[in-house]
Parts: sequence; structure tokens; C-alpha cells
Amino acid sequence: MSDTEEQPVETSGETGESGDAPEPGTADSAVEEAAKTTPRGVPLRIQNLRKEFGGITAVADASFQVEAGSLTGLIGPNGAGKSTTFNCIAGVHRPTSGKVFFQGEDITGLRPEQVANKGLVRTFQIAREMEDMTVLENMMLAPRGQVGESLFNSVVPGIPAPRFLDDSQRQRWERVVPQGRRAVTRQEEDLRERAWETLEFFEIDHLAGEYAGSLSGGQRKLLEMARVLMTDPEMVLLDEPLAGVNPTLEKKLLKRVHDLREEGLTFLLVEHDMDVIMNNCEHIIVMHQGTVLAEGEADDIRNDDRVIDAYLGETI
Ligand SMILES: Nc1ncnc2c1ncn2[C@@H]1O[C@H](COP(=O)(O)OP(=O)(O)OP(=O)(O)O)[C@@H](O)[C@H]1O
Repeated sequence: MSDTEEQPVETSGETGESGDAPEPGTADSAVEEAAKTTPRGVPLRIQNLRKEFGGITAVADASFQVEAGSLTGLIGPNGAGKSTTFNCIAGVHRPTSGKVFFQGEDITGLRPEQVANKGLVRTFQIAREMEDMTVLENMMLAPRGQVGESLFNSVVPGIPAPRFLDDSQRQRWERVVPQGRRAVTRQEEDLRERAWETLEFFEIDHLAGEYAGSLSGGQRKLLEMARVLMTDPEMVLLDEPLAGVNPTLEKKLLKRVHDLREEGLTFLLVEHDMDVIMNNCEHIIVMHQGTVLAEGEADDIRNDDRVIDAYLGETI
């Protein structure tokens, strides 16, 4: 996947491309029918996804689904359409046509933060402005929209009662304003505690006071995963989470993914390292030329002649 595909979650899903997919939530009988037929236990379903960039068809017609609680791998040779599919799911690109359903709901064309609010979250590189913040601050600012505003309020100095208030109004002001501030502080404390627990889970709590910009590549990957968990996701989209990660950290990260999967989280993983995919994913989807070429367990994929042909000699 190319780094140029990366966009921060804060940015709009409208990337300046013309998309002709219908607006999300459009009442359309085919969509309603598809949503109805999405079996329980299938959090993510992609249906006839197509994405064109000008004259280039990056994804031609891709359909697949991801089972609840699974670690599913999405692989394919260079240019197969993996990144584009991933970005259409995460809301970075609006599909030209086709549908994305999450937990039976049509989320096609939603912006990244709207997709994230549904519980479908992708990892993001630490944004430049976050590099000057500590690891703990990065964690506490991760669940934007839920508590971020309260956190902001909590660092704003107490607002004194305006002069024009009469005595009884002033007394009321004094009663109400401190109460509000205590509630915010409690929320901040809960958030801080959760941030610490998550940092401990990833064994990077010793880095809590370090600037995010000073972390190694592998430590950053752990922080990116830890930040995702702060948003309390149902499903996590992992975009080459092991790139630049040393073997020790790689083992640690994969162990954490398996632990979380056992707790019920669902993962879709795009990864170029075939050993990682084959050894860790119980279901593998292979894309080639913008469509799904094959899917199944590792052994099925390894022995599939179409897959071998598509990779033309790459070791799988
Ligand atoms: N923004 C874009 N503008 C034009 N063409 C694009 C754009 N993004 C992707 N493509 C093209 O779409 C096709 C699929 O690209 P995509 O990045 O989705 O493949 P990929 O399977 O992720 O590849 P890789 O494994 O090499 O990262 C490629 O031919 C690529 O050049």
C-alpha cells in the first residue's frame, strides 16, 4: 500500500474525487434487501465494490465478507486493489459503485470519522502535530468526539460569575459551575486510567511521558494500535501494521491482536508478509486485478493454482 493513500481520520472522505455511489442511507430496495440478507455474525460485507480514478479501475468488482471475531487477511499482488478496497471501507475513498455494509448497516460513502463512530476503525499514522505531544496525551486525545471536547473543557480555567448577576443568580452560578467541572474531571480521570491500562497492555507504559515523535518505528505501531483501542472499536482495519517492526515487537503486536480477537474484536489485515498472513489469519481473501480471486484457509490459498499464477513465482 502506498503511503500517499494515508489520510488522517479527521479529514473528509471526500477526497476531491467524483463518486457516483449513492448517498449513504439512501432508501433503495436493493440495499435494503442486501442488508436484510447480511447474516448475523458478519460485521463487514462488501458488495460489488468498484472504484475508478479517472480512467483507471483500481477495484473492478469486489465482493466479500468478514466474520465476527475473525482475523481475516486481505492479500494480493502489487496493484491488486487492496489499498483502494481498504480505503473505500474506511471512508477515505467514496466507491464509484457497490456497497459497504457494517453490522447490516449501509455505510457506503460515510466519512472516516463517521465510519469510526460506527465502531469500524482503522489504524492511522501519528499525525505531525501529535508528535510534539506525549504518548499519554496521544492516547487521551484518541477518542475524539466522545470525550475530546470535555477534555478540552477540563483544561480551560474556571469561568468566574459575570458581574451583572444578582446575589441569588451568583449563588446558583457558583453551585452549578464547580459541579460541571468536577464531572469533567472525573471523565478525564477515567480516560487517563484507560489510557494507562491500554499502554500497559501493549507494554509501552514506560514511554507514557515521551514525545510521540521520539518513538521508534515499532513503538509507533504499538501506539497506533493502542490509540485505536481507546475508541472502543468493534472491528479494526489493520493496514500493514508490521511494516518496519522488529521481530520482538512483531511477536508482541500479533499476540495482542490474538488476545483482542479472543475478546470478540474483529480484524481485517492487509499485510505483504505472507508468513504473517498464513500463520495468523484463519480466513484469507486474495485480490487480483480489482476482484476477489480466491478465499479460504491458509492451506486452500497456498495450493490454489489461480493464486500461484497471480503471484507468478512470489513465494506464498
Ligand atoms: N489515487 C489513485 N489514482 C490513480 N490510480 C490509483 C490511485 N490509487 C490506486 N490507483 C491504481 O489502482 C490500482 C490498485 O492500486 P492499489 O493501491 O489499491 O493496489 P494494492 O493491491 O494495494 O497494491 P500494493 O500492494 O502495491 O500496495 C493500481 O493500478 C494503482 O496504480
